[in-house]
Amino acid sequence: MSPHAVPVTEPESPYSETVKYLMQKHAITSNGFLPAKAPLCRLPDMYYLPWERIANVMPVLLDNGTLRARVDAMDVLSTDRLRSEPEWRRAFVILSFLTHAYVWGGQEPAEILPPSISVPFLKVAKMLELPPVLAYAGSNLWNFTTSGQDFTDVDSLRCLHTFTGTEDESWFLVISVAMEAQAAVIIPPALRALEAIKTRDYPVITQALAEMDACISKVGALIERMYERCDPDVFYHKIRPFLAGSKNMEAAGLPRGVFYSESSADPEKGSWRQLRGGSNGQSSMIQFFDVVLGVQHTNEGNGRPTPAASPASSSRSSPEPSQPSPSQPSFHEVVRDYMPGPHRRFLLAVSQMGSIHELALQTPAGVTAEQDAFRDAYKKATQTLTAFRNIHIQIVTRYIILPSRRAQRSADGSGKRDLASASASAGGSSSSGTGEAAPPPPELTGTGGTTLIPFLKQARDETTEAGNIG
Ligand code: HEM
Repeated sequence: MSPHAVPVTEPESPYSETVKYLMQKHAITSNGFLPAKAPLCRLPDMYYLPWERIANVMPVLLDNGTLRARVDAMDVLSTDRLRSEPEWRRAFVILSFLTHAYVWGGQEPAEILPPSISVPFLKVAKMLELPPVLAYAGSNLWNFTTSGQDFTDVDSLRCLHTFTGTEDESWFLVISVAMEAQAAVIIPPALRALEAIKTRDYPVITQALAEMDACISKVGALIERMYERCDPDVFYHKIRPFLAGSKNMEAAGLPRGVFYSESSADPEKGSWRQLRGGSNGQSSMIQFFDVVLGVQHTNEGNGRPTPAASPASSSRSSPEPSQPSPSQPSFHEVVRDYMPGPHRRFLLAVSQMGSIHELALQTPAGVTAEQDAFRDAYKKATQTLTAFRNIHIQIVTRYIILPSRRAQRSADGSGKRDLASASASAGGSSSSGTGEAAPPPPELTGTGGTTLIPFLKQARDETTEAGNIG
């Protein structure tokens, strides 16, 4: 069995062997893309106490400005004592939080990661098939605990690690956890529906689409709860700067990205990396909805040529120049590399099972009641996913666009630069997308490196487009 595979727990599953196999093979649990059990709260081996100690007081160390010194003084620990998948995941959570705290936890960003972080982090990330950065898996999927059993119950969830120690940040992160858990129920019926394409079993597909429709509505209701305990200004000014990556961060002070040393004996040995920051856009759940409904995304995210997001050089002093490439993969394709390997492969496998969208296009209206019910269910599910994306756009407006305007208006001179928003403006115009007369801010990008509203609107319109089956 793959080290990633977590058995699906329901013994009396009504689903086919193929469905069960697909889920088990790709580490899909009864909680969907979340683990079957709540993640480890600490590494059992006391050897890792130095990591645990810093991670557990990270907000204090960031607040009093001592985090970098503490990390610099830390030994380079081996990964040899990590024993199980949950332990590797916990190590990923700790090291990814330490990385972002180290890079962004000062008046200026740190360009060079100390070996105490980078050496083990490169190994852990490789093991989990993730880039060495705070990917969604590290900030959300594996970074929570609960006082209950039900991961959809957001009130009983709490985040294990935050940068700020605020309730706002914990809420921001656990809302996604509850959404992921909520979406878990749809995975087996959706796979069954894809299997049913071959036999044109319309009732099975229609039923799954109706369940998916209800599921997306519930997921949408959860994301709307963001407002309850996450204040937009706290998010924009305190939380978001720590989520930033190292790609397109020239203006923020990372022209070459971040240098990851590969050796404690020779800290000069390593590479510059330009990686995307943490983004809920890396969630496999929403892409699962897209794949099942056949929504195609084409926008690369930033509307301008992007430098290669890969390791660049073997020495600190000579980073390879970024080469704009004529055609770039879409944001949705690129962020698959920021998903755990088994989840990425699951989405690929699902996309190869057949297309409900194609079936909907081929199914004529007004011939049989079954076919009409199927077409209606398909349209309705895509409309609900469109509605979800509209809710998300409103959230992005309230949590990023409006606070950025307020900050601009007050042009405060309060000292601390908003590093996450200080992205490169090469060739870019304002992307606030609200059409108001306020002077455009410098190009505003998401922590995942996109031009926000135009990008999100296109993703929404592509969802609507899928539902236009005539
Ligand atoms: C305060 C809350 C949130 C803010 C400010 C926010 C912001 C953003 C931004 C700026 C993007 C553009 C991509 C990037 O550059 O990162 C994005 C994309 C995305 N976000 Fe969020 N997000 C929030 C919550 C969520 C949650 C809870 C989810 C659910 C898991 C989510 C799912 C997505 C998805 C799937 C995309 C990709 C675009 C798409 O497929 O429509 N977001 N988000």
